[in-house]
Amino acid sequence: MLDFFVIFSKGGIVLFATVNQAISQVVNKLIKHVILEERRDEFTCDNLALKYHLDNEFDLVFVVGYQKMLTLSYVDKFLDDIQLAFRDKFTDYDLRKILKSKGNGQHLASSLGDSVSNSSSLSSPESSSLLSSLNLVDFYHEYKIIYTRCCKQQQNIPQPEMRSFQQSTKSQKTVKSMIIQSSKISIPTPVAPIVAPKVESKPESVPILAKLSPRGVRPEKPKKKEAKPIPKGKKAKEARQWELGGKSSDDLDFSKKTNGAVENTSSIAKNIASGDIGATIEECDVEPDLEFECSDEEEEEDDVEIASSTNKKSFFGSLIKSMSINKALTRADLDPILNQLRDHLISKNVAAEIATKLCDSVATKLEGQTVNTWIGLKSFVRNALEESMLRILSPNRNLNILRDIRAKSVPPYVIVFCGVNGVGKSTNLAKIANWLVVNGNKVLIVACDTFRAGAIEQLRTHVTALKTIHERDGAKKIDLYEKGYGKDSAAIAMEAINYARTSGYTVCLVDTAGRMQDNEPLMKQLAKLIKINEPDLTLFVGEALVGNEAVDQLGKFNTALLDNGCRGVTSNASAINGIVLTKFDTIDDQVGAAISMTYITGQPIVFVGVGQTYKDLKQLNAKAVVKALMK
Ligand SMILES: Nc1nc2c(ncn2[C@@H]2O[C@H](COP(=O)(O)OP(=O)(O)OP(=O)(O)O)[C@@H](O)[C@H]2O)c(=O)[nH]1
Repeated sequence: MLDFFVIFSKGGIVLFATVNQAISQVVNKLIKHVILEERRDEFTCDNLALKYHLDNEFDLVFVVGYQKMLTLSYVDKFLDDIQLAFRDKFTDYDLRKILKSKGNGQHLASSLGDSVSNSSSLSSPESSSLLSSLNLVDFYHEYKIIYTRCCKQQQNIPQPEMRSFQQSTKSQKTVKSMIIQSSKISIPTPVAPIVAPKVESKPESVPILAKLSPRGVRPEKPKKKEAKPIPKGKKAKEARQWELGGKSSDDLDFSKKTNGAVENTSSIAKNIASGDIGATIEECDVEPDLEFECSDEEEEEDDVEIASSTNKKSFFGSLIKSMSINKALTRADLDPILNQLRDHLISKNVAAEIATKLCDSVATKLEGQTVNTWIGLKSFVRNALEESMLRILSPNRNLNILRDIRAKSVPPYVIVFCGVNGVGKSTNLAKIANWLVVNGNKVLIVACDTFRAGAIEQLRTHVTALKTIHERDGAKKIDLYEKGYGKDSAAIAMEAINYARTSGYTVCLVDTAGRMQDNEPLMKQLAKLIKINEPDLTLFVGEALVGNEAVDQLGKFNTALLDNGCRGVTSNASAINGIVLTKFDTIDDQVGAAISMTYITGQPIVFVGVGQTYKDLKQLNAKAVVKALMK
């Protein structure tokens, strides 16, 4: 049973609605969080589930709402049918007349963007009267027929009858049938040096487990390699000496022994410190020559190329060639092109799931559009895709860390860095610390990776290097807070934040241990750290090299944090508030991870790591990313 059904124009004017209650808020939320962001076609708000269809030909939106606990299999069909019926009943001309007669004069072709500003009309008193005036267009009869038909179809779907136990195959099974005859068992031949066990006599039949691991008969273990004799005159290899003193066999907690050892700066940190120190973060152009947009002349040339079917075609040229012009585009027209588009995006490292969703959103925009020329069609598809990707990459909110730090009434501003192992958390934390100090902050780096051997020393090395750069005048600008290994990271972070508060630090950067997204105990630990300390920002650090893995990593990090009680600062739906995308310098134009990561969280890419020096920190240039993806 549907709670409501509403048709409104993209200009924000309600044409038909089946309720007389305040649905404007929930419809506005749908517009803001789903339609404008082109996220998905289903949305829940309070107890309601909402689904929508866009009609690009008439610039209309069809929305149904129903109780989210219901499973209504007919909703998609209902939306399809009602959309067709509406198009059959009214022409574009009719609708223009209806809208104009309402005194609004809103043109049907107003963009969805306009509807944000205009969508206030949905919640304004004026729109309430529109809603209550219901059935601006006379469509109730058709609506009733289609709705009843769809409901009946759902009722008529035969439910499979349950089988009785006697009918099931399980009832035929006997204990005997579970014993496998020895002749039927084939044990895979071992690949490498396992010696086949000697079995003296084979029993007629043995239970499968016994057969697979015969008791008392073990394969011979491969012999240990004997140490090679050292040739005369050569020195034996020495055990590794760790940089900051001690042998590998020593206690790994060197924190007390090496405190303040400025001269021990490691080669990594020297390398990182070798660059200039930028006070501002530049925008990251993926590649300066990734020019996709062509001038009109070039477009015309392309057009001729397409028409004459020459072999030299751009990716887009060959795509568009297969599309029909001079008729309203249907999903069937678009599908082959969208499949190619999807493969192209995947080849650029966009996660498969996200590539599919992106193509769906392009299809939604294009379905029903009519174009007359190849040029028109080409720019239609290109614009739709570019628009979708830019929208994903453009942050929903303006995150200005420097401003937020200044605005915090009780410092410090706390940023937690999390992510899987080895993605560059500590290195990029150090780059961000450098940027913050250059911008006048006093930074406390908090060593909460109490797990990985060497993690604290790595941070200390960075702090030492940054001190050498920034504290030449004797003023204290950066320090490390650490309590050694094996301790509770949440408690260390809390102590550090208190210490920072009393010692005049403006920012705390909390480094956490790398962890795999499936490691539940470690994810719980991270959630505890975040829940107790309520950071201002939780940044997920991810490599730009990841493709499909990005969805899994980010999705599971976010879910684990939410499941363990963490709530995002800006949105309850995301515990992660931003992304640091590292190793961007290593990926050429395979920039798809940027799209995947922002799509999954809806959160901005705050920093991009582009190398191993302190200055290799940039901001994402969304347009450059989109160009690289379109190449
Ligand atoms: N090319 C390149 N290398 C980077 C970048 N950021 C970090 N790295 C390198 O990536 C490697 C791992 O960096 P770490 O900072 O140790 O990574 P981590 O995530 O802290 O590692 P764990 O603590 O083990 O989880 C180091 O060799 C860094 O120099 C980057 O933006 N570009």
